[in-house]
Amino acid sequence: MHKAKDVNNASTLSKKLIEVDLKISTVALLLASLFLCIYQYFVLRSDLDEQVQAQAVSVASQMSTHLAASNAELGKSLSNRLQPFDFIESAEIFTPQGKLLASYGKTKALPAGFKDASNPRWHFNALAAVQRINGGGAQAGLLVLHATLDQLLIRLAVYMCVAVLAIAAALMVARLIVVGLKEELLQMETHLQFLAHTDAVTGLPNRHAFSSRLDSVISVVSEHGGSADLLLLDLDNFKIVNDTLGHQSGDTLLGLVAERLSSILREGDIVCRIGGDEFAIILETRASKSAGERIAEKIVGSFKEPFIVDQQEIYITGSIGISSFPGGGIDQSTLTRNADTAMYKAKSKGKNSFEQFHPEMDVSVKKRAAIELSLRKALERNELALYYQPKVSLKDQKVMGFEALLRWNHPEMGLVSPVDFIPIAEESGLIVPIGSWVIETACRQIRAWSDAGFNELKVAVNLSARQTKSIALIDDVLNALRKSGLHPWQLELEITESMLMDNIHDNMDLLENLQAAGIFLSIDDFGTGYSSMAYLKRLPIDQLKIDRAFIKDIPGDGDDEAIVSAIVDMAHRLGIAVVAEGAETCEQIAFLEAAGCDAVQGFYVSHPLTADDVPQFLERHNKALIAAAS
Ligand SMILES: Nc1nc2c(ncn2[C@@H]2O[C@H](COP(=O)(O)O[C@H]3[C@@H](O)[C@H](n4cnc5c(=O)[nH]c(N)nc54)O[C@@H]3COP(=O)(O)O)[C@@H](O)[C@H]2O)c(=O)[nH]1
Repeated sequence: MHKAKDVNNASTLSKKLIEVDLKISTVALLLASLFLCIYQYFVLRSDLDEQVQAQAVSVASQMSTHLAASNAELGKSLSNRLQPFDFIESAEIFTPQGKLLASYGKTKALPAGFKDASNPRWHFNALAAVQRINGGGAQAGLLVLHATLDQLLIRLAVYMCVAVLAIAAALMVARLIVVGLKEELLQMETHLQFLAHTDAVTGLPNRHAFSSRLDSVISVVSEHGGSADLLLLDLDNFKIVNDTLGHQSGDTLLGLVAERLSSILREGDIVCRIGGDEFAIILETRASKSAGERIAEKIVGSFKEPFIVDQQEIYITGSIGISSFPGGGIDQSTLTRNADTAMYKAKSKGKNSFEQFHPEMDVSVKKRAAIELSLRKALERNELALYYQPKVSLKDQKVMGFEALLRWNHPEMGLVSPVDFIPIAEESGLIVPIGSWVIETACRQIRAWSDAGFNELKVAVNLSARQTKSIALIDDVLNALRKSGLHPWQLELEITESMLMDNIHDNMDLLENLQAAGIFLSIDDFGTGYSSMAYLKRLPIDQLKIDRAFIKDIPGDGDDEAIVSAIVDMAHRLGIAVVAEGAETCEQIAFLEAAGCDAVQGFYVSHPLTADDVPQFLERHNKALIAAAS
């Protein structure tokens, strides 16, 4: 509606401008023609004046011989002499004393008196020439010729008419050309306006249009009351669709998402695509109660249905942040920022959901943004470090290897726990370069300890969800092994049970590829992620790590004891080794040993150690083993 009105206004304005242009041109051309006419008048008048003066000289010299004749004779010869000249209107011959001797006139008008004739005044349409007639060496008379400029004025009038007609014709043609060009220009402008405000992939208004739509909704609601909601929807893991199916299919999916959103919304609601996989929905209601959450719920629910792209069913989810006017911000940028904050919150809570903005969200987002900023520089500044926590075999008490645990030595915050920064690294994608640094550093470190005489050690590295989806992971792993010269079995990769089950099909392929390369594979935090027993049988897994939650209350908690014993039994039947995490007491160790658990990791054996402390720990541990054996 607004757009059509704008286009009409632009068209009317453009027509008015053409009219004004043409009027100015007409006046300018008419003035120019008028000036030319005036100039022409003076040039022609001057020519005529010269002719009349010449005639006066010539006639005066002829008349000097006729002065002696009678006045009638004199008049006749004057008339004979002047008749052929159209422009001579009349003439008089006076004595030097002013007595009229003879006259000539085309009309019957009375001849001019001596005073007027001998001293002619300037007239627009007439001019006069006064010439002495000499006789016998003295002035014998005075000849006055009167010329008319009527012919000249008629020519000028015709010239002016032709000029005006030519100007009118030229202006008509110019008008037609200009109007045509302006129409074409207007159409082009309208099309450009459309392109500038429309997203080419979905046909929805784009980010540019979104800003002006949100602004106008804010001003309408401010003026007339009611409320408005801004919903920012970000598709979850859309990048994976692009990476796996290609950008063409990604674009098709975006188009289908746009259609689905439009079908959920009422007329008057606005949906825009404001970024790669980001959509904005503006809802304006007359009621004071916000409609945002209801619509967000509908949108999240609608994603349960698959999208058909290239005859394939694609499931995608979205995370939505809602900010409402006026509570969630009174201007466009605050509303958008707050909706973004809420959307981010929905993502961090596990995606596929929505959150309404609350002011408390702002603080945690600022803290998070600051961490992300300095985490970006942490790798370059050498602020990341690995700690190593030993895993000990329960069969012979030997150290089998270490789990590499990441730490961040922040210049101001001190030692930052991975719990605080891994989720941020994961969300921002920084986990991919950081994870590859962890794999490379851990392999290099184990190689260094092997070279120092501590043979047959394994190093376990935790994988994050984002890493498992990165196509660079296998290359990173193989490069780290090649560079360090480590045997593949010396590298253990841990993937949590919940991460594994989240994307079981893709992860199954990944694990098969890693196992084919000879890498040792563990399921971390086992027992917390609802593994399907059917999958467990098929998974290419070497080891389960029982989650600390089941260890902390044993012995004593009958349920946990039963669960731990059952996990160990089941894993062994499937040919999978079992490690217990978080063993802190010798009673726990005794129970786990009796239950047949293969290995333990936990504070009872050691807290995570710096790389420098590991050789000393290994020497101490080996000595204790020898002492116990002897
Ligand atoms: N993707 C990556 N994740 C990583 C990496 N490094 C660590 N992590 C993950 O961060 C989580 C927290 O790790 P952290 O603070 O290092 O805690 C580990 C141990 O210190 C702790 N632990 C070990 N023994 C005990 C114990 O006896 N009691 C007790 N209360 N805590 C103990 O457990 C953490 C190791 O857990 P897990 O990985 O499940 O074996 C954690 O989830 C790490 O996985 C990394 O490089 N990449």
